[in-house]
Amino acid sequence: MSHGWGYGPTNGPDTWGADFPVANGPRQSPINIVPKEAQYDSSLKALKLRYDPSNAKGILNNGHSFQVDFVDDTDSSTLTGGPISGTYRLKQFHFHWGASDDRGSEHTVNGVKFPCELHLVHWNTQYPSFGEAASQPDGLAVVGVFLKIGAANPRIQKVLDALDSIKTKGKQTTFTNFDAKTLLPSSLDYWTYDGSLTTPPLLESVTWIVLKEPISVSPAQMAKFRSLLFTGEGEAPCCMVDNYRPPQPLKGRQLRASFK
Ligand SMILES: CNS(=O)(=O)c1c(F)c(F)c(SCCO)c(F)c1F
Ligand SMILES: [Zn+2]
Repeated sequence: MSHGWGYGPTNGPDTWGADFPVANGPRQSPINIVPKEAQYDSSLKALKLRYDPSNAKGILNNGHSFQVDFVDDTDSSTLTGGPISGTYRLKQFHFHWGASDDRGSEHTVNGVKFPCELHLVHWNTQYPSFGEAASQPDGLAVVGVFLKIGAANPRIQKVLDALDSIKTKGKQTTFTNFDAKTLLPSSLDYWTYDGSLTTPPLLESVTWIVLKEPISVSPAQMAKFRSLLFTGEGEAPCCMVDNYRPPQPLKGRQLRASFK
């Protein structure tokens, strides 16, 4: 029986193309961001993120990362402006991280890896559902935020405190009254490009919006991320670390910047 995709030596990113041929497509993510090669675009609008804390509903260990899920049946938590047109609803956020502080982010900047990267996933309400939107070229918009080692970040602590309850694959618990906007840095300057999901099915449906300014995370907080397991209860434990896809070929795509 073929085992599912993952990040190990036998099911990691280099093997995904066998089951998901789009892995070698023209607009795959992540990418290495080279700021000097980004084109400043004065027509890019400011990001407008309006999140309602009461939309937070749960936190889940999905066996690849953990995600905080939001109620998305109304336009109460949305992304507008920026490079997108129309209204995109917040569906969930999750992270990617490394086994040590020298790696973990999916996007890199001038080849530099950050220890962690946050993804806030939104879907285009032009389509009837997330699932429908995920198969459309303009269906999703993911805001990426780098985390760099520094002072403990009080704004991620509530998320980290919930991880003890979802240590193993499939575990979930309620997670309410959380304002995802508090996870954002003070500057909303961003790079943007057309890309994909960074996990199978690697659908080429994501407008990427990667913020220039990182937020901080302490070494102790990084240890909390690394306390999770890829594996389910009762299985031989495998630490949830290095759950990132490496940068993919740009293949002629344009990278734009909202700032000079
Ligand atoms: C951007 N990061 S990603 O590709 O890893 C990613 C992810 F992990 C998700 F879980 C979801 S939502 C799937 C249904 O919940 C998503 F849209 C993504 F783009
Ligand atoms: Zn992600």
